[in-house]
Amino acid sequence: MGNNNGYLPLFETKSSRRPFLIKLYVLTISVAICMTWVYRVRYLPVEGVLERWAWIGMFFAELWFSFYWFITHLVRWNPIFRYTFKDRLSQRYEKDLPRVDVFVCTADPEMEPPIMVINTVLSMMAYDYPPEKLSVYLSDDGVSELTFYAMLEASRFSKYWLPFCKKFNVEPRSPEAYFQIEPLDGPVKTKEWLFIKKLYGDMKNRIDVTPKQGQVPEKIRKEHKGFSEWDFVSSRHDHQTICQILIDGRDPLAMDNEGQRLPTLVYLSREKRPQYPHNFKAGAMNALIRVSSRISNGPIIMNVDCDMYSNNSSSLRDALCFFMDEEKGHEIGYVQYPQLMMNVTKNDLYGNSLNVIFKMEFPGIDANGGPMYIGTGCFHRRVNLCERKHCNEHKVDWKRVADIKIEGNARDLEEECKVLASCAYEENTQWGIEVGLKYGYLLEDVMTGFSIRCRGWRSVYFNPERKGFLGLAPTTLLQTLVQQERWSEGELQILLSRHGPFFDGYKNIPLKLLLSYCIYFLWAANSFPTLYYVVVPSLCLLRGISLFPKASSPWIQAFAYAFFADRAYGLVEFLWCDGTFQGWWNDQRIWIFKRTTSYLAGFCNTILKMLGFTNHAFVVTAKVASEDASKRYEQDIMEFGVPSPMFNILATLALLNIFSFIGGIKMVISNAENKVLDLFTPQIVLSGLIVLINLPVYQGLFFRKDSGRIPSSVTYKSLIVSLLACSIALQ
Ligand SMILES: O=c1ccn([C@@H]2O[C@H](COP(=O)(O)OP(=O)(O)O[C@H]3O[C@H](CO)[C@@H](O)[C@H](O)[C@H]3O)[C@@H](O)[C@H]2O)c(=O)[nH]1
Ligand SMILES: [Mn+2]
Repeated sequence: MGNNNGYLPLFETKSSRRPFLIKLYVLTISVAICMTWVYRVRYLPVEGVLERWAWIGMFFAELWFSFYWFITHLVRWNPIFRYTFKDRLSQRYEKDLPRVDVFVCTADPEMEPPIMVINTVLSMMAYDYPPEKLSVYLSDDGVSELTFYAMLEASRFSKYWLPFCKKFNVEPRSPEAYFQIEPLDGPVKTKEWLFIKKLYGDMKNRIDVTPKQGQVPEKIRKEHKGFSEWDFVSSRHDHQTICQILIDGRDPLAMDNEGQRLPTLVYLSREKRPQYPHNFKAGAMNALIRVSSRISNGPIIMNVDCDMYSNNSSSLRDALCFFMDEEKGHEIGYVQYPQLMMNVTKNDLYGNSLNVIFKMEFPGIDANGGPMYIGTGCFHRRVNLCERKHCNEHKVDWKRVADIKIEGNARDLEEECKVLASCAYEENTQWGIEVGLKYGYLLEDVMTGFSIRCRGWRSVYFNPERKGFLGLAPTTLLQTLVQQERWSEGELQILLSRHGPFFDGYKNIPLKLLLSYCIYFLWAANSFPTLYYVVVPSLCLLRGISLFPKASSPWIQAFAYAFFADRAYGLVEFLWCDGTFQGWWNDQRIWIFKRTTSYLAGFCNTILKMLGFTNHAFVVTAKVASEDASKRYEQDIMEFGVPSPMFNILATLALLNIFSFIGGIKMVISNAENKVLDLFTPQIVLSGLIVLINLPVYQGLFFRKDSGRIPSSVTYKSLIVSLLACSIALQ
């Protein structure tokens, strides 16, 4: 450790090699895959146009899966892991720690309840960090009085909460999450615990009753002049900037109840006017970048979604170990934490845990050059976000940066910020193009990270033992599919964009890294091969076209091995990432669901938008569900409930496969000789597996009575379509 002149780094990187068994597995599967290609080419049917085309289609789908399989293993080949030395950081830099500005974004008080938002905010305020160097900003795109009120409550509660956290060194520091765990031991501690719990409970009650009253009560409104701003708000899409410094960290009077300083706390709702595009989260982030540059101007910016609380109070120090490392720090543009979820159930019905991605893929992407920026749990250098160029030689003088003072009193700063957050400010500037987060992309974060990488910075992935952040995953099937649609669409949009991999990317980013990113860029493109594989073999079964080698032929072994060994590998990996067997099975189901619905929609939308038919819009994911739906979520019962074209597709595919499966079995029974069985076993097995995985769909269609079942309109439509398809196949 350390180099020749005795210098001790602030972080270290360990690499791990893949075990021999896995290498062997990769090798054998590669062989099997190549054999399937040989088979497809050699045995291409000579008779029958339909047979030929169906066969060629199968071949293309399999080529696609092979390519995708290849890149997923390319990523996994050489993972690396990072470790920080926070004690060295504080030995060397405790006095010169830089200011850190934390950005929290919220957009809708109904989908993102204020109590959840302030829990996130409080957890950020409670970081183990000098308070005078910490500023927390909330951007409220919902311009909600209720959120503002909750922030006021939070600023008061923080005076008790912060000292409590520091005194007993508690984790996590989101009160809601913290009070789920056991009380502290010992009489004194228990007393304080109970006191603060009651304080939190009272505050929560006050915040939670306000929406039921429709508005913040007059009495409370009078207490703070900030509320008067809402007299001028005509609607969510048409209002002036509201900027309020709720706690000014520079103010010596801003103290907690034990006489310690408090971090700065700012509420911002940027101006919105119907004639100006607001650019969703990217617009909000850019307004925050400018406003914070006036109020605290921290050289490090951290960004989280409002549902992602800090689960580890030392994350700021961890991240700084990367940026401030004397040797490698100057190359690092951003530090990305995984987006882990607090609310996935044990068997993760909707496959939302992302554990495999963050445990298996991101360490490999880090080795190949660094992860993308995923919009939450990410630390940036400010220069990175607001300057165009990066100069690699430039090392930061942290001492000098730490000394810069901010002038002006809070009221004047607020006035200045109103201008900075106004709609007109960005007119005829490079904001959203060259400066700040990029506009016009569904995944502004990924695109921005990509362009930061193109400018020569490296990024780092950090996943410490104690998780840095925990967020909320969607809790219904439709929310999941819609989120996946946005993600897959956004990824494809970047792939095809003029600043994407084909244009800017390939010159500036190593090929290995580009291929690693392609796992995500190509999500949407998976839809067609997958659809083909769940539809065509089943229809061909009904029609009597065989698409695989006979069960008795040795070639079938190549197909079977490639398929089942790959699944088995996936299962082992899933269990390794703390999943359960049932969870893996659920994940397989969602794998098909996503590819046949979300990714299909994502693909079509991207193309339509490129041709100029529609515009991209950010559909905010709801963080709450109805009481019934939440109950079903806890019980792992799949939630359909509302009609949706996505459900039409799912139900149609499920019905189609059960029909062809029954048809296949019937064919075997009615045919005394074993010839049919020999010819069609692979296809019968395939549709049998699809039927098995779709059991919750049949339940939702025919056997459930609750409000989460599949609506009858969906049932009818999908019945008609699937029967029609089957009868055409049978002709
Ligand atoms: O106009 C908007 C829309 C959204 N948001 C905020 O953006 C965040 C992410 O929105 P959410 O609906 O939760 O989307 P997710 O799909 O959960 O978010 C993932 O994907 C997004 C890109 O699509 C990233 O920006 C997020 O960081 C990442 O967590 C939330 O805090 C929102 O409040 C805004 O501030 N303004
Ligand atoms: Mn989210």
